[in-house]
Amino acid sequence: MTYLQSVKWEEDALVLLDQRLLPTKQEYVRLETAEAAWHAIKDLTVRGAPAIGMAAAYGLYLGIRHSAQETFDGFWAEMREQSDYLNASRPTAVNLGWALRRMEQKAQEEKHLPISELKAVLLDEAKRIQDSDEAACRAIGEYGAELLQDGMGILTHCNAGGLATGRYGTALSPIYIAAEKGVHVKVYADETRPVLQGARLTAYELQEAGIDVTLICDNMAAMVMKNGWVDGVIVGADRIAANGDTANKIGTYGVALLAKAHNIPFYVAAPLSTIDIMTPDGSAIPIEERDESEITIGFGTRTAPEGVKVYNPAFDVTPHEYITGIITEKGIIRAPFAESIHNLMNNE
Ligand SMILES: CSC[C@H]1O[C@H](OP(=O)(O)O)[C@H](O)[C@@H]1O
Repeated sequence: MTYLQSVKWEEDALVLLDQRLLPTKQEYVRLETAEAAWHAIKDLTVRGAPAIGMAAAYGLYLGIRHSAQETFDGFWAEMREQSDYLNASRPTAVNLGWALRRMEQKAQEEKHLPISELKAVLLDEAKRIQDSDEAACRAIGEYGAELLQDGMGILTHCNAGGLATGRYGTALSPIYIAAEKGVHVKVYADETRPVLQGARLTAYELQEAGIDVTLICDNMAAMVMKNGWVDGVIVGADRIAANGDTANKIGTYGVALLAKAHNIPFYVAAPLSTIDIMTPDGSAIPIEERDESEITIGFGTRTAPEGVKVYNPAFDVTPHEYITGIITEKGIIRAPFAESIHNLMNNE
């Protein structure tokens, strides 16, 4: 199973897979400045919470690698400016801020170094962020695969696979790992309007991996559940609040309501870097609203009247009461989520 990485570092640039992926088109984008990384995150060239964090970390390095500052104070001021700039690219995925804070923490820890050496340390930290994410994805897959049995039907929403982060991704990692162990599930992939990450990315990568995948429109999820074809739901996450409320791609909350109504287990798969204990509950999670053209002129074809009012939130929040468990690299968190998350994060 080979995957194009969402994010790659090469000596002189950050190389990203262009995620505006259609099955006939797949290309890399080379970025050489923090501004280019900002645009890649904003326009979804790189997308998926952990991959956004990686791109921000590498983007911050791109922003300071040519700094002429000779003192740490001067270098730190430049670094903070670039970090704040990158942090403003997308508000919901907590991994973005988590990765930037980790880079800043490393700079403070190594402030005694000559600036030239400090720059090398920061590049290494960005690589460590990428490596740790890929290891987390594999561990999520191992824990999640224990939930799966041969022939099960699993519904997914959006893309949280190897084209979103790491090699296996998060929500798709249990499916890949189970397949490696000879346990084969049937995936029903929501196409995920308006940007179609499910159709363009999830269906694409599962088909590439030889996993049984059926593409459905988002409004068909209730029918496939009612037909008895779905034994479980696994989705990714962009931010998990301290009480377990989870922000994920728009439409996830509706899938969770449907799963509850059909008594189907609903799991979230995410690394610990997606848990934000500083956010007490889902009401405090900022929800990104994106351009109306994603709905009215999807992929270049106008499907709505000029000037029509549009509401285009990119995420919604699923209350923890609708979540069966959160699959992390340290195991599966279950209710009572506030207590479970507190215990897990305090043992980290
Ligand atoms: C591991 S991907 C997590 C999460 O990010 C995606 O959002 P976007 O495509 O806008 O970056 C989606 O919500 C995934 O579930």
